[in-house]
Amino acid sequence: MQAAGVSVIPVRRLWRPPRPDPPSAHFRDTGVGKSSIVWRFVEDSFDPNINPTIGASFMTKTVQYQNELHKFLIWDTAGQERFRALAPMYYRGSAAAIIVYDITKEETFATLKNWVKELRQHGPPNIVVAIAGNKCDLNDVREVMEKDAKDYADSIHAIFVETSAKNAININELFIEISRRIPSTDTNPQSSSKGFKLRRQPSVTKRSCC
Ligand SMILES: Nc1nc2c(ncn2[C@@H]2O[C@H](COP(=O)(O)OP(=O)(O)OP(=O)(O)O)[C@@H](O)[C@H]2O)c(=O)[nH]1
Repeated sequence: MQAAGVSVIPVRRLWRPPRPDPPSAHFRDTGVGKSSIVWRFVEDSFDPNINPTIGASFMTKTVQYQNELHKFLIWDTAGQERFRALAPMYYRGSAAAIIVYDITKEETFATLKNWVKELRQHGPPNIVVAIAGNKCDLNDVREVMEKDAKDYADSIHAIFVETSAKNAININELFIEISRRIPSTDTNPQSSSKGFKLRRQPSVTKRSCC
């Protein structure tokens, strides 16, 4: 007798644990605090156990700037190398990009310079670039000097602040400065909102970090 209609297929695992990223000298910016900055800005909260971003996440926040309402459409991109190729999808068409490094990790500052180069080559021509040196609450283990980062930011006409998402230092100031630098595109006086996605001129007014 013959068994009919039975086929044996290999059982495939539907889930496997994520493999660690291969080391990359070019883009090493996972864990610098991008999501934490966005959470602090949008929700005014901080999660010490926040998960790494997968792909990208999207959040919005509307703020009053002078007599206008500015709506921030924020794409929080993943820092892991395996998601790097997705970044252009988010910075293309953006009015501003915040590039975040961790003041306690020198290599993240090197990565930042690679992002600046990439934005210059492939990003929108007038994109406002802001550099955030995050985790300034960890001043004792700092590896990047504030002056070096500020001098670099000035040399490329970028906004510069040291931030702490954990202690809510300079987060709102960062976004306010971005608001200030983006020219209003709205010519209709009845509707005064403008939006831009995340991912140049006088220095930002800021609270001292640490
Ligand atoms: N001390 C301190 N820790 C922070 C700060 N911001 C973020 N962290 C911590 O740093 C870790 C990484 O934060 P995330 O916000 O996930 O970093 P990310 O850059 O979005 O990481 P990816 O999603 O992997 O790209 C978490 O443990 C946070 O709690 C900060 O200002 N100070």
